[in-house]
Amino acid sequence: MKLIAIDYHADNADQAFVESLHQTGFGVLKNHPIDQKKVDDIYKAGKAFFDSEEKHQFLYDKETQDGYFPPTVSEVAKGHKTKDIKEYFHYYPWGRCPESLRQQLADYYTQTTDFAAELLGWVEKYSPDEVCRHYREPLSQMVKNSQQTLLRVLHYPPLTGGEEPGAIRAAAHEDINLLTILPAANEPGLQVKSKTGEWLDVPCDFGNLIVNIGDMLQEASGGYFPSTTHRVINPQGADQSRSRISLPLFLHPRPEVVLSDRHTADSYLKERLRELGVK
Ligand SMILES: O=C(O)CCC(=O)C(=O)O
Ligand SMILES: [Fe+2]
Repeated sequence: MKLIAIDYHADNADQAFVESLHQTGFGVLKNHPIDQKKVDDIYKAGKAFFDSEEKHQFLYDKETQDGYFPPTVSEVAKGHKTKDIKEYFHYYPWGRCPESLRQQLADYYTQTTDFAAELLGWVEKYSPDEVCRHYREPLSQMVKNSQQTLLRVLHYPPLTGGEEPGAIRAAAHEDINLLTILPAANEPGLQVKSKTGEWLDVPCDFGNLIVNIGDMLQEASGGYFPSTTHRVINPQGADQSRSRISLPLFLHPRPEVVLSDRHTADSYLKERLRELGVK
């Protein structure tokens, strides 16, 4: 298995992209419409926020899940014991947000959710008929006017040597949502697990857009689109002193959307958040 960046403007981009999602759970796009300068500006403003004391005024709300999650509460991936080495901020249009980030995050959120709806249209178009029969409503409609779609500004601080043994920036996990849209971070480290069990580096050239399947789309497609395990490994040597910022957008359906005979989006999300220890 190999991940190759697909040119968004190529004639067969949509088909090649969906085939990659089916085969690997991941698809990488280049020359896409998400403005890299805007992403970079958010990385800078995000870094300044995490470096400030202001972040403590935005401590996350357990019920609504918006706000700042400090390293002391950050997720323990399913099946793991050590906490990830990261802190993050959860942005929702209805949630709390520092003024220094509000406008940029709002613009990015709107633009990227619209783009994601286009990608869900591609997924639907190239889903085989027997898979489409599982979808209770068009995929792009599942996320329309959803209040649940989440933009996460993530900061992996420089390593100090005092980390818990075995802890890594993000332990192996799968995403919970339908689809995740992730611009390449400012530093490498993201890896995806292949079907044969090896860890492969995700091409992280600045400007690439990485898209991956989450558990909800795996559930809704009866497993045709796999929610693939991924992780973020620790840097080595001199790179340990560098922090890493990333900006995943987790596309979530409206809570009442039926994913399968077993689950609505809401029942599924609650179960998974309890497992993560953040609910
Ligand atoms: O930081 C990254 O590159 C990936 C983050 C991630 O996988 C997650 O937050 O679910
Ligand atoms: Fe993830």
